[in-house]
Amino acid sequence: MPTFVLASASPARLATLRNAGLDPQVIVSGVDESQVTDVPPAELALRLAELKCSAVATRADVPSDGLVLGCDSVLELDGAALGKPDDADDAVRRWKSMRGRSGVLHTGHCLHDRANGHRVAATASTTVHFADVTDAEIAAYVATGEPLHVAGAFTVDGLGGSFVTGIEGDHHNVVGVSLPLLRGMVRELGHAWTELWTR
Ligand SMILES: Nc1nc2c(ncn2[C@@H]2O[C@H](COP(=O)(O)OP(=O)(O)OP(=O)(O)O)[C@@H](O)[C@H]2O)c(=O)[nH]1
Repeated sequence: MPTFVLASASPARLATLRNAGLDPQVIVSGVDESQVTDVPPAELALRLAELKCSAVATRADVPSDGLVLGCDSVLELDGAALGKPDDADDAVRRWKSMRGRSGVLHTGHCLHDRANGHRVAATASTTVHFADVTDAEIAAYVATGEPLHVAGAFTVDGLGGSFVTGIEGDHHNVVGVSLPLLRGMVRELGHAWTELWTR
């Protein structure tokens, strides 16, 4: 069974992968995400996922049998790629702009097989519909701090879940990693998905 390495600091990605039966080793990439500019949102997510994956996959401390996963999530709204809000004021502005509307959460995925250098990369996209929340709800939500730490300033599985009226596409992709897409990528690299299960 290959060692699964998550090249991400995201607690949500780690929890999602653990709940799905994997036991990832976490090695944070530390990639400066500002280095990629002027590309469409879905391409930005993919490019950043590839940079994060590469930054970890080439490290000497990665097991020789490691399957290394890099990810990046952005919310596309009005053609712009929205990552984490700059600050509380930015989060309030974002919510006043996106309430009652829809956006697309793109998560780029890049999986590198250390054993042979093969890699696959793909983006999954999930349409997210937002409730027409009130100013008071926005203020209360931002005051919790949750929206400041996540792409798009919302979560679908946390406090923000009550402000998401529906999605089209993969749920976990919104959280930060698409499990069906990852299964396909693992298989494309010649491994059985269930061989990664640790229980
Ligand atoms: N729990 C939860 N987290 C979300 C949701 N949407 C986005 N996120 C998180 O928002 C963060 C998006 O920022 P990224 O740059 O992709 O990842 P990061 O957390 O900075 O970690 P790195 O991969 O090390 O860059 C990730 O941690 C996602 O898991 C959601 O609906 N639920």
